[in-house]
Order: sequence, then C-alpha cells, then structure tokens
Amino acid sequence: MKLDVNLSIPRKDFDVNVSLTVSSSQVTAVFGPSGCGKTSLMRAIAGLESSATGFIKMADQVWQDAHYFRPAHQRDIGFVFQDASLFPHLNVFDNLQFGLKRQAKDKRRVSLEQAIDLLGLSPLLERSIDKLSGGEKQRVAIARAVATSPAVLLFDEPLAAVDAAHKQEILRYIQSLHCELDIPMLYVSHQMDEVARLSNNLLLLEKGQQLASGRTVEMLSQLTLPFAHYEEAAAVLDTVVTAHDDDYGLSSLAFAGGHITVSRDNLKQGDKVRLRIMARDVSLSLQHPEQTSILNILPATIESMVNEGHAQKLIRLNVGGQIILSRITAKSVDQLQLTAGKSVFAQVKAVSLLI
Ligand SMILES: Nc1ncnc2c1ncn2[C@@H]1O[C@H](COP(=O)(O)OP(=O)(O)OP(=O)(O)O)[C@@H](O)[C@H]1O
Repeated sequence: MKLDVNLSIPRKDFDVNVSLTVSSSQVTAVFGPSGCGKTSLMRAIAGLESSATGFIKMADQVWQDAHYFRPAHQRDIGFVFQDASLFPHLNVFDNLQFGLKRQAKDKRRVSLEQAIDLLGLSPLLERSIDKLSGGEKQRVAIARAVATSPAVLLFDEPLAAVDAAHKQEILRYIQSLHCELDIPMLYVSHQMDEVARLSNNLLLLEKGQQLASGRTVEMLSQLTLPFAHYEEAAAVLDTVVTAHDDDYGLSSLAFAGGHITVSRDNLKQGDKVRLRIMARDVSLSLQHPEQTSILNILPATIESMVNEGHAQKLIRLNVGGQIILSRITAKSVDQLQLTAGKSVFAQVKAVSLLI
C-alpha cells in the first residue's frame, strides 16, 4: 500500500508543487520555514483544498485526478493538528468513540482497545477533556485519529504546543504507531529532533517548491542542504544492540561502520536503536587517541568539508559507509592539515538515543 501525491496548490504568493510517494509503515517528514506550504499540502491530501489540482492515489483508489475529486469525508484519513480539537463536553472515552463511529464496521482494522493501548490512555478514559494536560489532549487526539482505522495518518505540527517533557513521551507513542500500523504517515514539523527521531524520508519545502527529498539519514548529512548547517546539525545512525557490559551498565550498538557504546538504558539485545550524533560533539584526531575518557572513537575518512562562517568548518566523515558530521574550528583543520580523503579518528563526545 502506498500513497502517491502529485499536486499543485495555488496560494496567495506562489503555488505549492509537490510530488511524493509514501509507502505503508514509512513516515515522511515535511519540513520548511513558516509559510512554505506544509499545511496547504496536508489539507490538499485530506481533500480540504478544492483549488488543488493534480493527482492523489491511495493503494488502488484514486482520490483525485483531472476528472474526479473525492470529498474529504470519504478519504480515509486520520488528521492530527497542532490543536487537539476535542469535544470539551465529552470525556476521553466518548471522544474516542466519536472517532470510531465515523468508520463503517467492516472497514475497521484498528479496534478502540488497540487505539487506547497504543496511546496509553486506559487511566484517563473517564477524565473530562478540560482536566487533561496539553500533552494528554494530544494523545487523545492521536488515538481518535487512529481509532478511525485510517488508510493514511497526517500530523501537522502535533507537538508545537506541548512542553518538552511531554513531547518526548508523545514522540515515543507516535514511534510505536509507526511500527504497529502498517500505513503511510506524513509528519509536518519545524523541529529537527522530531524529524530525526520519526521519519524515514524527508521532504524539504521552500516557498511551495520541493527543494529536496530523500532518505532522512542521507538528507541530514548533506552539506549542500540546510540541515547540516543548523546549530543543532546532527547525523543519524540506525544501529542494533549487540552486547551489554553489565559491570559498567553499558550497551554496544553495531552499525555498518563499527560499534558505539552507550549507557544501557533498558536496551535489549537485538533492539533496533536510532542514534543522533551532533556535529558539535565530534572532534578529530590524526592518531588513535590513548588515555582519553571518550569511549567512542571511530576510524573515518574525510569525504568533504565546507566553511561554516569564518572560524569553523563542517566536515562529512565516512565511517564504514555511514556518514557522521563534525564541526571544528578552521584553525584545527589547518593545524591537522585536514583534506578530503584523509584518514582520521572521530571522537564522539555524546550520543542521543532516539527511543
Ligand atoms: N486558503 C488560502 N488561499 C491562499 N493562500 C493561502 C491560503 N492559506 C494559506 N495561504 C498562504 O499560503 C502560504 C502557505 O501557507 P501554509 O499554511 O500552507 O504554510 P506552512 O508552511 O504550513 O506555515 P506554518 O509553518 O507557519 O504553519 C502562506 O503564504 C499563506 O499565507
């Protein structure tokens, strides 16, 4: 099952032109500055933009083409907005039931119980909506969308109004949806940490135009794209837990370029773990550093580098076929005579586990 989209949406100052395919169990993040057309795209896919022209197909069903426009309520979409938009006079359970009623019984693939479990809502079912935190409301909104057994899930900045602590919790729930529901998901966000954690693919929009699209892991480390130049620029590695060191409470995570050691943090052997390594946390050495407190030292080859302002350089490192980024001073680059093709050791000072 996949969602195919090829749309042109007229806006006040420009048209939004997007062509994308999202396979089931994939999350595509839609990223771009305010006003670039992200919400317009979501609304057009949902059938809420009658001026949009082009083509939308979900699995073998055409939702829109030159001759046909399937109305929003027949598009089998779960839509989660920044604002949870729940019914304040109903409790959590009744809000969820309302979602369920929208879907014909024979088309239900997700039970209400499953939606409640997936979002951890059992303890809150009797609670009235006005007694929920912002994060809890958003979990109800997501469960309500899931309970309709949608063919596609659209998220439009669902965490923009949620505080940092609840955000991590909800991200975990959304991640589990991705594993449990075998459907395409689109996720609009301004936040790099959300994109890095959730998405397999990434679409970058600017003034309605598709600047770039591709696998998130590759896009984040491309020096020609803006992501690598943000203050919080980071590479993402997909790894597998291979061993534990119980004496020291550490786990070893394998990836194509070697191993990374992290605090154990309830990891189980065989778990798939996505890691985020910030460019500013990677320093370089020409020899393997000895007598250092840094545990993660990876042999790497410099692929390319670019200036970051006057004083810094951003370096793309190949670690056994995987890419990590390093941001160091231009002075260090000169002192170590670093150039493309040179072998170095990357010292990774900190690693975030995106779980
Ligand atoms: N119904 C409409 N008709 C014409 N233009 C619109 C309409 N709705 C929004 N716009 C304009 O289209 C552009 C894209 O808006 P849109 O809301 O899709 O951007 P966005 O990327 O989602 O922004 P944000 O991140 O701030 O939510 C903006 O310039 C906006 O003013």
